[in-house]
Amino acid sequence: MGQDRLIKHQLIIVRHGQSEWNKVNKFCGWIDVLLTKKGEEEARNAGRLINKAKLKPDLLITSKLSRSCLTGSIICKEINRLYIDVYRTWRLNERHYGKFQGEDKTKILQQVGEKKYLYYRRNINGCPPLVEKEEFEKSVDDRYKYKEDFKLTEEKEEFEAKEREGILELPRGESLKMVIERVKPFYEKIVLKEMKIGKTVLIVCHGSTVRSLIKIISEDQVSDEDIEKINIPNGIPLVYEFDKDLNRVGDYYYLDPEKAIKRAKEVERQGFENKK
Ligand SMILES: O=C(O)[C@@H](CO)OP(=O)(O)O
Repeated sequence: MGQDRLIKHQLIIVRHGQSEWNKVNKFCGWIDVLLTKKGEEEARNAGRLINKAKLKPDLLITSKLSRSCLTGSIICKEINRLYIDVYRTWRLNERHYGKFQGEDKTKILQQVGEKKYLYYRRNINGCPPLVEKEEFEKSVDDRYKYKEDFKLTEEKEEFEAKEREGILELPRGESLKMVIERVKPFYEKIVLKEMKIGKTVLIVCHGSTVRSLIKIISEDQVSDEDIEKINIPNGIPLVYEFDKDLNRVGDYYYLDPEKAIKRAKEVERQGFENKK
């Protein structure tokens, strides 16, 4: 049977448009910067690509960070679906970049050397130096105190029990492996559940959480070594397709493959471009 007759569900995933700190070559993580004008245009273009592919999202899912929320709204405006439900979760926040947040990428590259720089940015176990606990407590925005409307009821009890015991900590720096661990429960208990009831889900998140979703959805097709080589372009939607039983059909594809390859290369080269 032809693959296209198998397809019953589509999941659209896109990284936010260019942020203010993407533009100035800074590590961003959980710092809540906005989109540049270019990033807003990239978001509109993502909407045009979704329209052109005749995809009709029924649910928008974003992180708690403004750059993903803004990109999601601009896309939904572009595709005339501003009315669809929105679910926002800290679990899709960008990887927390620890002490590197706010630092210039080229400066860190020169400080730690190319091998370590690549390890921190893309190795599944690469974790930046952690922000000091006291410093972190002062800076963390209360949006991240797990105040999401728990659809995972058992999770609510779990979190509240841990919080009471004071053992629940927000990340102070993360590896991709740690991000995968916080994204996976959300994907399995919310995203798959919404798709199972027939919704086309649009997820707008961040470079590391798109990579986490690729690792989770592609399973053993994408090894730890493979994921190291995957960089995610801003604002170009990728699509996963599934059969009626939510078995993945084929690999993901970008709605503008050529531009995706070009922009992913630019992401990979960040920090090296203006290395003196
Ligand atoms: O700064 C960040 O949070 C991320 C994504 O912008 O950077 P990198 O692509 O280097 O992981």
